Amino acid sequence: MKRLVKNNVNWVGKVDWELRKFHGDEFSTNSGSTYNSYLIQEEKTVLIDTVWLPFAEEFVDNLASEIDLEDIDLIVVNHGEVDHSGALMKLMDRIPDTPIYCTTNAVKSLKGQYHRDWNLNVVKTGDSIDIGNGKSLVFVEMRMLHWPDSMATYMTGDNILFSNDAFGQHYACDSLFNDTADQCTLYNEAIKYYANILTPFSKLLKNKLDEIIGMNLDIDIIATSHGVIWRDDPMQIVRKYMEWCDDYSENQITVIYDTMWEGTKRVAEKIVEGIAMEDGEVTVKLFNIAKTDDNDLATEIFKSKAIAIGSPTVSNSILRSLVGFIHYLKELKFKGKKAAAFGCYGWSGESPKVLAEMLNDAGFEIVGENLRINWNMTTEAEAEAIEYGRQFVKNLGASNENS
Ligand SMILES: Cc1cc2nc3c(=O)[nH]c(=O)nc-3n(C[C@H](O)[C@H](O)[C@H](O)COP(=O)(O)O)c2cc1C
Repeated sequence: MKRLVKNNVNWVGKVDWELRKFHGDEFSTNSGSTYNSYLIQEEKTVLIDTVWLPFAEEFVDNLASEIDLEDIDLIVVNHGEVDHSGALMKLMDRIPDTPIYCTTNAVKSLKGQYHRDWNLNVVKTGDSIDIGNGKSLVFVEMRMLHWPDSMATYMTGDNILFSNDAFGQHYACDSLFNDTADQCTLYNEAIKYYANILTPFSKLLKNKLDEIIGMNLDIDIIATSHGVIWRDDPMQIVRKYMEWCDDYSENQITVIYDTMWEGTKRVAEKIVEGIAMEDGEVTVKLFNIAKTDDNDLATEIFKSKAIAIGSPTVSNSILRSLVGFIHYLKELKFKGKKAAAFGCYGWSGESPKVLAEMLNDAGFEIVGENLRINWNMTTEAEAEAIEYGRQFVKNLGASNENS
């Protein structure tokens, strides 16, 4: 069923209420998602993107119930990833000669995935297509945001930016628009999406946002490819992206640990106590990594100015949950964040050193000494852990003054 976006532009996508994992097992989507496709019916009929492969048949059937598929003059593929291009095979079987407009890199990604000889037409930034009624589509390449093939399409007249993955959120919502969605879920899903998908490309994004702002486009609507459409003050999400892409942090410290016999957990709790004692303003959060969603945790780290990570020593090293997680943090390429390492041990006690080396390698600045606690904490060790938390806060201040 098509749903009105504005004038002759309708949403023809799919709301996926049940999606809980995306990119295989990489991204948790606790609020579901949507695959947004848009149908423009001016003098020319244009389809912007499609939906994920499992919904291809449903999508093409729905579209065929709204229009004669032969009436589609052109298809815009803003990004070749299968969640947006997955229905192309089914659709192109019905209308094989319809021209597809995409970037030169999308030609590669589409051919690489589907091995079909479609009528692919390359566009680059600034190219435009007249769609009649005084309106046109203008293309803006968004290379590496988040694939080499990504682009956005701007529709003049209605002033709609079809931004594809940029500004999106994995959020299945009965409402199509940001102003009628649940604001808390919307914000949380938007920042989680940024933290987990776009952080590695923050520098590129900053340049791209400057370029888009420099184009002085009137933007009334930002129609993303996932989640709700930004209709009410659409530039609010652009302003947020400007903040998020600029080595973002809030006044938050996050303490993370894993444990076998809860000793490191108790140390973590004492460190949290010390941090809160030293700084009454800072938000301190504590997570057991074994009981926390990796993507939610990465979002908490995105919001943090500093983190402390703890693991007991196991076989002269650390618990493997933290190895995978710190590897993930390295991939995300966080900038300007500080870290400390701690943990319990029995006889050799390598874990804080291993953690600090891995965190350093992942781009975190290690401040202060590591904290090692032998076996379970004594009363003196508890005081030491509290003092460690206090000192961590002081070290952050000192490190800021030096930098
Ligand atoms: C499988 C296993 C391997 C361990 N390997 C080491 C080790 O190599 N070096 C060390 O100092 N302690 C080692 N320990 C001892 C733990 O580090 C110690 O019991 C610590 O207090 C556990 O902390 P937790 O209560 O946070 O799990 C090991 C313990 C277990 C169960």
